[in-house]
Amino acid sequence: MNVGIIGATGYGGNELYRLLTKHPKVEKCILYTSSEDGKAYRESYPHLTGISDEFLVSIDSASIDKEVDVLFMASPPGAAAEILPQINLDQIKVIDLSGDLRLKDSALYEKWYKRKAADQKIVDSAVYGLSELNKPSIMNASILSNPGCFPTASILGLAPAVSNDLINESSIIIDAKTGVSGAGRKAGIGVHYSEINENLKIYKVNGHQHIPEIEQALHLMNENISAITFQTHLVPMTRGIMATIYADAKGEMSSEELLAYYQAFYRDSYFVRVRPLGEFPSTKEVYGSNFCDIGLSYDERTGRVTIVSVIDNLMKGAAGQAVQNFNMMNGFEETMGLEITPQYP
Ligand SMILES: NC(=O)C1=CN([C@@H]2O[C@H](COP(=O)(O)OP(=O)(O)OC[C@H]3O[C@@H](n4cnc5c(N)ncnc54)[C@H](OP(=O)(O)O)[C@@H]3O)[C@@H](O)[C@H]2O)C=CC1
Ligand SMILES: CC(=O)N[C@@H](CCC(=O)OP(=O)(O)O)C(=O)O
Repeated sequence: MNVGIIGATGYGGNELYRLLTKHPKVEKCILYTSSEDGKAYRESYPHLTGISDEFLVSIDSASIDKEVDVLFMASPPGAAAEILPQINLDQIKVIDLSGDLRLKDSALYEKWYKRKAADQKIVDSAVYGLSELNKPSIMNASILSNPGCFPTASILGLAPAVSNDLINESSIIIDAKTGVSGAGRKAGIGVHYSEINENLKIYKVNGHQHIPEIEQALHLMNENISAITFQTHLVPMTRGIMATIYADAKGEMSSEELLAYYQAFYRDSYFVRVRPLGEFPSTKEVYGSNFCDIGLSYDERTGRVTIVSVIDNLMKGAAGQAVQNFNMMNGFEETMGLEITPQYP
């Protein structure tokens, strides 16, 4: 199978390259660029010396359908909206890692992303690729919208509680932290070493573009869910997301009972590891892997549950989940090319 990556020079694209060039079903990986046509890929990433002999090629929308079977788009918001209408989408499958195709309501996209929404027909045909929750649709998808990094950690952390009606719908608070690679490779004042090192920053308070994505997914599981509180913090580390989730339990509850719901919900999900009671995952325990690890507790004093969900933002939060979806869309084993032990310490 031939695959292509738009945005290969970015962090998400480079992680896709790492996974796809070792994938047993991938024969050729074409690396597209919007700005560096003809450059050796190794020049962008010297750690690939002796590994990569590919050159970047410019994006020619008219010929992509003849070059690849599956196109991965690891480009900034707006690129998929612009490029996809120019491609013959009957001939190839597409997996977009940006937020362009995630929100079904275009008005919501335009409000939160502050840019024009993609063609509604393409948005409507895109399947939301939270791998563990949407398997039948993903298996039949031709255009797949890969979830955001924070939504992946948050929705997986909440799904068993929300779908089993265990928590008060208006009480959900998600307190999330991320490593700096979540902001991509481009330079900027917000990711400057002196701004990040020995610092902890809250950002996009009550305005993060992932809020409507999380609400959309939770609402589909429980229509009483409308608004959630979701805050994001930048942590001086390279990879990793931790979402610490708080909500009021609906009735009588115990940590043992809560755990049993989570274990049952994820019984067949290789990439979601529910921890035993008393054990909470840290970001390093999933570093470089496609796992989402979840720890939980019920506090009898307050009647609240605490759920901790961690992922590697570039893996389960981006490229890893994209490959998991690629596997399902093409009838391969879901874990193919992804059975990677987390790098520790
Ligand atoms: N980093 C993360 O943890 C996550 C990222 N995402 C999403 O994945 C996408 C990629 O993110 P990330 O890799 O971090 O970003 P980067 O900024 O690291 O890379 C994006 C790449 O997109 C290419 N690009 C820029 N403009 C355009 C354009 N107009 N058309 C096509 N390609 C373009 C650039 O490559 P070139 O100049 O060679 O074309 C660039 O290297 C984003 O939409 C991001 O929101 C989602 C989940 C997690
Ligand atoms: C650290 C950092 O800046 N992270 C980014 C991650 C979002 C992202 O990747 O963008 P999508 O909307 O396409 O998912 C942020 O919080 O906006």
